[in-house]
Order: sequence, then structure tokens, then C-alpha cells
Amino acid sequence: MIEVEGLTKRYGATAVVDDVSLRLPEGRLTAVIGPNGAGKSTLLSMIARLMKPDTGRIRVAGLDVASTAGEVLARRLSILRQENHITARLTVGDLVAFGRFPHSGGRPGPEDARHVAEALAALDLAPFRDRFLDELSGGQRQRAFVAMTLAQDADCMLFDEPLASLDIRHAISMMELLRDLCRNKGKTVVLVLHDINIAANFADGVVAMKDGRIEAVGDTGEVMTGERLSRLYGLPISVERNGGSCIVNYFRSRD
Ligand SMILES: Nc1ncnc2c1ncn2[C@@H]1O[C@H](COP(=O)(O)OP(=O)(O)OP(=O)(O)O)[C@@H](O)[C@H]1O
Repeated sequence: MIEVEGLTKRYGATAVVDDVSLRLPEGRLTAVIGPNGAGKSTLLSMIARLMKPDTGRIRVAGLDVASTAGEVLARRLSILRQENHITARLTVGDLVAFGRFPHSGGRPGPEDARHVAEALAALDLAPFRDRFLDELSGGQRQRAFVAMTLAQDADCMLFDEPLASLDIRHAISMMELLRDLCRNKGKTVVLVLHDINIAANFADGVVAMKDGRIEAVGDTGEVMTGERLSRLYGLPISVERNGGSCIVNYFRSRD
């Protein structure tokens, strides 16, 4: 469970996250959607204590994020940010093993090795284990960072645009993997998504943000309506539901 209360972040006079309150229950996959600059990354960064809010409180798995020791928080919460630059020359296996640091303290045991192997296999990366990160394609590198975050095995996992650079097969398989982690292991997964079709088809719940505020929050079917999405993005959008699947159609804003 992630609980956010009255969270605000300002740059000068502009509140880029403006009095946001949210409860994201455990065992659910929540997509955060909204236009560029809506405040999605800022919200995730504050939840993960990478950025200090001006006001507000955040609790993750019952822990107050502002006052919990780093090593305790890192076992409950992981985040993968939008941009990941690592200057050291690391292999995929080394990177994913870093995810175990909060558990292993730098002295990995069999349990750590198991998590690393599982994360590599889940992200289709076993053949790349000994490759250096700068010898991978963009999508392979992105999958390696996601594998590192999974290996951390935190209760709550935050991902900022995890599907960036992924082909459609890997994107779908990553969403299935994250959904299974929620369903079968009770994880709480929150991810910023720009692909609203994928959000509509995989997320249990959606948080729609614009101008630093929550425009809508709730179950995916309630939030992802043509009317709401058109207003959110300022573009004509319709949503078709067919059995269990959902198609979001975008129209050109002019001829
Ligand atoms: N250091 C900063 N100084 C001033 N404004 C900033 C700073 N960092 C971010 N912002 C502004 O905060 C707002 C929210 O940014 P944020 O990255 O959270 O948006 P986002 O919804 O994640 O956008 P995107 O979809 O483009 O990734 C933006 O308008 C951005 O320009």
C-alpha cells in the first residue's frame, strides 16, 4: 500500500505537483498517465524519496518515507527512473546483482543468486548476462534496468516509462510479468505509461494527471473513457471495449 497525503512540489511560484492525495492498494498494478509535464515523474520521485516534497506525507507499506532508514526502505520500495546513466563499465549480470544490494549488503548468497537468475530469465536476458551494458541495444539495456529493479524484490515497485525502447512483444511480456507479480506475489506496481492502449489493457487502476493535479483516479474501466482521455490529452480519443480487451483510438486533431 502506498499512501500519499497533500503532496506538493513547487519550482518558484509553479506547483508541478499540487496537493496530491492518493491511496494505491497492494496487489494492484496502477498506471500513471497524462501529458508531458503533468508531474508524473516528480510524483514518483517524491514517493521514492529521490526528491523532497515541499509539503505532504508519504507512507509505503506503513513506513513513513521521510523518516525511514534508507536500507529499510530499499527492501520495501524500488524505483526505476526514466533516465538511467551508468558510467562504470558493467555487465548485465553485475547490474542486476546491484538490485540485491539492500538484501545482500554486498555479500551475495544463494538467495541473491536465485533472484538475479530469475530476473534475467524473466526479462529474456540470460544470453546477455556477460555482455557489457554499452554492448546492448536500447531495448535490451532497458530490460536490464528493469531486471535490476525486479531483483530488488521490494513490496512496492515504481517504474517511470519502463516500456521505453521496447518492441511490442517485449512490452506485452513485461506488462504480463508485472501483472503476475501483483496477482501472485501481492506486489504493488506503479508505472508511468505513455501508451494508453497498454494502460487500458493491463492496469488494474489508473491515475490520470494534468498540470500537477489528479484529474481522475480509479479502476481502469472507470478512468479510461473517451471523454476523460480526450479532456486529459486535448485530443479526440474514443475507447472501444470488446470482451476483455480495449482499443483506444486517437484521431488527428485537424485534417
Ligand atoms: N528543476 C526544475 N526546475 C523547474 N521546473 C522543473 C524542474 N524539473 C521539472 N520541472 C517541471 O516540472 C513539471 C513536471 O515535470 P515531470 O518530469 O514530473 O513531468 P512528467 O509528467 O513526468 O512529464 P513527461 O511525460 O514529459 O516525462 C514540468 O513542467 C517540468 O518542466
